[in-house]
Amino acid sequence: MGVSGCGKSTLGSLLGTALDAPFLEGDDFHAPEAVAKMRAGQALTDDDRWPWLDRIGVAANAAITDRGRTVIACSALRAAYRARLRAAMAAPVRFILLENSRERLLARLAARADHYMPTSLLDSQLATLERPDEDEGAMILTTDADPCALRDAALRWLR
Ligand SMILES: Nc1ncnc2c1ncn2[C@@H]1O[C@H](COP(=O)(O)OP(=O)(O)OP(=O)(O)O)[C@@H](O)[C@H]1O
Ligand SMILES: O=C(O)[C@H](O)[C@@H](O)[C@H](O)[C@H](O)CO
Repeated sequence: MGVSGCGKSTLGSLLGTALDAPFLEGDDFHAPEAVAKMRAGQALTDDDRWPWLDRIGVAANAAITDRGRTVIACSALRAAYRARLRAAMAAPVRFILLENSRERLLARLAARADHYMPTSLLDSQLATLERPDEDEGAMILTTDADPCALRDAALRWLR
């Protein structure tokens, strides 16, 4: 979880491979209208996000039924979104928040050519983010380290 460009897809796909778990890319579950909105520089609202989170929950449950576990890259910016995901899944859910400085996130988003998410939406993502509190028991990683080092830290924490 975390704002656009924080490194969710990069770490998520590495973790999926390491855990032999299906990797679900949250971006793939947005409605076409939601992608068009973001492409046009408009931030999503709760109304855009609830059905998207529910689709992710359904897919995650199917993967859990099939393979026992799954790794999901999903912004899950607000505590209520994470509660929705937890409620949808018939298995314990662990969240890893990925974060970095605004400057580094902007640089990474700007360097990424083939993505619908404009850098102009980063500030709205940062404003919407509710960092998990103690009760959520999330791991928090800064994505300055090499992705494989982050993967190994996450695996140690998960185990
Ligand atoms: N640990 C890292 N070190 C260096 N670069 C990284 C790291 N993690 C991710 N990146 C780079 O930062 C950019 C954004 O990463 P990534 O696409 O994984 O983020 P994301 O959170 O999935 O973004 P979005 O939510 O917008 O899809 C990519 O170009 C990626 O290669
Ligand atoms: O909740 C949201 O606003 C969205 O999921 C965004 O975070 C983007 O889809 C994602 O980051 C891809 O850039």
